[in-house]
Amino acid sequence: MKKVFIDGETGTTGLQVRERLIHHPDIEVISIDPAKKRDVEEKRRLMKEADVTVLCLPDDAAKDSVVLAKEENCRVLDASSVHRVANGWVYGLPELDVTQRDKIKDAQFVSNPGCYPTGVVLLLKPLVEAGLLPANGDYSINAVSGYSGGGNALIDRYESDNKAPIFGAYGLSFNHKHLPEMKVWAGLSKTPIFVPSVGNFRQGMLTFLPIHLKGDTTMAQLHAKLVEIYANDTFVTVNDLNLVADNAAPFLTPHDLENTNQVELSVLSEPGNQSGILVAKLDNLGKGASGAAVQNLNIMLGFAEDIAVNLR
Ligand SMILES: NC(=O)C1=CN([C@@H]2O[C@H](COP(=O)(O)OP(=O)(O)OC[C@H]3O[C@@H](n4cnc5c(N)ncnc54)[C@H](OP(=O)(O)O)[C@@H]3O)[C@@H](O)[C@H]2O)C=CC1
Ligand SMILES: CC(=O)N[C@@H](CCC(=O)OP(=O)(O)O)C(=O)O
Repeated sequence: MKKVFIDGETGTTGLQVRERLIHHPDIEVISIDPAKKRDVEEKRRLMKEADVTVLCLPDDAAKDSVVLAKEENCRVLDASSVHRVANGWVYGLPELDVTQRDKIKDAQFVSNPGCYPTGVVLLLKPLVEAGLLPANGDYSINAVSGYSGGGNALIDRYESDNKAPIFGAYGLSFNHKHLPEMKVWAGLSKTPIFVPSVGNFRQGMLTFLPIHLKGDTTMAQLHAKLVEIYANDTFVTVNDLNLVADNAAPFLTPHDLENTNQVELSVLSEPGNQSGILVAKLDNLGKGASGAAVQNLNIMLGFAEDIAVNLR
């Protein structure tokens, strides 16, 4: 039995990691006394006892816990956004390429990806790498997330005071914290324009990437490459070209993947096959946070990567 300490166990991400691990046959969660959840020496003790510590903390608190982990030479999986492009950290997106799982398995420090970058990187990286899309292209990304993406503060706003907007775009000063991560791991030379938004639903996410092709490349080729790349991945599926697979069709909604660790990619082409959109659908708390965290824990600890990654 391996031991995992979740620092930030009572937060949105931490609770969902815990709920998943309760059903894990080979992992025992070691919990901090809630009255001591900010007690540094108690954290140190639990980190030393654990095989891996998962940080489900705000960014500044995550930095503090990493100082402790370094002092005690402990293994860490960080769900915050602090270390996603940092030296000495492995990016915890196992589907990034064929070498990534081994890197995660051997790493002391793994950074769990952000919810929006997960979709963007899975869509763009293989297409840029194959030369089907330009690395120096001008990309625009529009996305909508369930309000749980904003953690307890936004959940409270949506679920208790009734004053939250049904839909609202944000990130409008164009410096969202996910931009460096998207640029680095998708292999882009220019920072994309990114307009995230939040809607009045708890979980789910859609990310849209409009594409205008030049030369002979077609949307069908982009689709074929994504099908080839993810053919053997359990958690990434690619819909048939131009299929809007959703219970609410003809609408494409952020729903149907709640509480799973799945990502669904779509390529929707206009009739000329020269432009269209790439779309990623996922649960911001599933493959966008806690499901991905459990997948990474499984890899770090040498278990099959699909154990306990879903909540249903
Ligand atoms: N929600 C999401 O969809 C995603 C979140 N993340 C990341 O996960 C991390 C956690 O986010 P989220 O779960 O949404 O946030 P929440 O605000 O829901 O939870 C944060 C938790 O951390 C606790 N906390 C704060 N400071 C400390 C500390 N010094 N020591 C111990 N516990 C502390 C908070 O306790 P208290 O309430 O008492 O302050 C709270 O329980 C963030 O870095 C976020 O960026 C990543 C991907 C997606
Ligand atoms: C709706 C909402 O507020 N979403 C969060 C992102 C959630 C996420 O991916 O978390 P990280 O903070 O770990 O990157 C945001 O845009 O900041």
